[in-house]
Amino acid sequence: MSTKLADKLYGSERPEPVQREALTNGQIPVAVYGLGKMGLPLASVYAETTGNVTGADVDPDVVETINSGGCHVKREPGLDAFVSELVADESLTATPEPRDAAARANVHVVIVPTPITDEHEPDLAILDAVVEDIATGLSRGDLVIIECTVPPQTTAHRVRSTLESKSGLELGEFGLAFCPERTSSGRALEDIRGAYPKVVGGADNESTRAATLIYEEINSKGVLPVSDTTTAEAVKVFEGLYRDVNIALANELATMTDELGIDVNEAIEVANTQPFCNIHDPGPGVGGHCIPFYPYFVIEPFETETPLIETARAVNDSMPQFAIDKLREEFDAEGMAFEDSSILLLGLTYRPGVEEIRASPSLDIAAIGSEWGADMYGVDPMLDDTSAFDLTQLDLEDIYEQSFDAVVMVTHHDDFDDIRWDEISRSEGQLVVIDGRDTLDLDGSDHRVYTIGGGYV
Ligand SMILES: NC(=O)C1=CN([C@@H]2O[C@H](COP(=O)(O)OP(=O)(O)OC[C@H]3O[C@@H](n4cnc5c(N)ncnc54)[C@H](O)[C@@H]3O)[C@@H](O)[C@H]2O)C=CC1
Ligand SMILES: CC(=O)N[C@@H]1[C@@H](OP(=O)(O)OP(=O)(O)OC[C@H]2O[C@@H](n3ccc(=O)[nH]c3=O)[C@H](O)[C@@H]2O)O[C@H](C(=O)O)[C@@H](O)[C@@H]1O
Repeated sequence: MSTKLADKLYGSERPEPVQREALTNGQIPVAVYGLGKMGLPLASVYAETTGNVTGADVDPDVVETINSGGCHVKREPGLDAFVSELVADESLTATPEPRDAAARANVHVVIVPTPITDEHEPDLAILDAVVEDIATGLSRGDLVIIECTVPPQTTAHRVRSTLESKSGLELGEFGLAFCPERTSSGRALEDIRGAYPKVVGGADNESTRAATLIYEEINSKGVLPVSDTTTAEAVKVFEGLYRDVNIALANELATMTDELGIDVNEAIEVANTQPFCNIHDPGPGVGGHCIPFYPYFVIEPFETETPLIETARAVNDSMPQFAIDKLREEFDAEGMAFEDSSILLLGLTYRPGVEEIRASPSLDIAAIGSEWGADMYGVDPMLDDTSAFDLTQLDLEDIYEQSFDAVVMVTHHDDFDDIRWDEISRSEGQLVVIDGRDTLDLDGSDHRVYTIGGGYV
């Protein structure tokens, strides 16, 4: 017997103010599936809005931490205290059993990963498992919202058919919408509460209406309703594709720096003074668990040729090699064998301030350098465990205790602002510095600096 309360949003004929009241006074139980870097902040904002959220996560440690008022998601300003407060007033509880959450919820919000396989195929097994769990508890008037990024058409086809086949209900008896998470780590609460409007795409008009009502209560920037779930999925993926392709343009232009004989970064900066030009920043690679992978949500599942998207991916994937090739050119010019060198990488996470190493450029740079026989070292103040990198981890203060032949700035964490560059020594000759992010000002040093996109200064 479902323990669900009578209040439902989808298909409700009560005046919308009454529906909003039911939502915000906790009469409409919500379940959020996935309590990770994005899921926990999302569940917390839902709990702040409705006062009645069950978070479901298959990781028992995650559940135990949350139910004890703790927060396993680090470096999200305000999240620790927020979770503790919400758990204390019972607005948020967690369960390791998604089916239990499904049995009591009338609104089901899904935010779990869709990894990419080694063959670059989107792996929807996690999403499938969650949707099946939801179907076991789905009842008339429920609304299912997918927030995690998925290949376009996933919600309309795969999710809808699983919900219908496993629950015995049909769309129209329950609602279904895709409402993408447009959030960045490090500012999740700010983004979820309203950095940008919330995109809402319903599988039918009533799903769009019900989801819009919810996100008008959550997102201060309001809602952007679109035609359907596939359009909303495309919006999210297109945002990521735009970024990957435009970073690739910047990177390809950066590889032309030496032949052009200019500072390409300077040219990019000035070109961007035109409102229709927004060339991104060149760098030693594109990391994270989103931008390098979203292209495969379009490349793999669809027949249409996508040469631009695939080429952009290849350009970005080539940048770690470009960065270390610049080092090799310098060593060759000095007549020094690469395998006799010692190289320090600064910044191992994929971007500053975020403790995430997936597809981080330093992974490939360290692997190539080690393969070529160099002694590779790495510093990253955010990481305790660097075993995924083919290098020896150093603390920041250690870098002054030994000599290096080269330093590569891969990810410029704030802690690196205070590096005493004149104290980094080379056994003989000039220290070679590859400034991967154009963030260093070493004009006063006697180091030999190559800036990606800027050439030798
Ligand atoms: N992390 C980011 O910067 C952003 C992520 N997203 C989207 O959000 C999705 C989730 O991202 P994160 O929260 O960073 O992932 P995450 O890896 O930090 O967390 C995923 C959570 O889901 C849980 N989980 C796995 N299988 C489950 C199941 N069957 N039932 C319930 N929970 C399950 C895991 O235990 C984990 O706690 C991403 O795939 C992406 O589509 C969107 C915008 C930003
Ligand atoms: C379109 C867009 O900006 N998406 C954002 C992106 O955030 P993410 O955490 O992946 O960081 P990011 O700033 O895109 O950087 C990804 C990678 O690309 C590199 N990068 C970034 C911008 C640039 O001009 N040059 C460059 O080389 C970064 O160093 C990093 O290695 O992906 C998030 C996501 O969807 O997970 C999304 O919510 C964020 O809004």
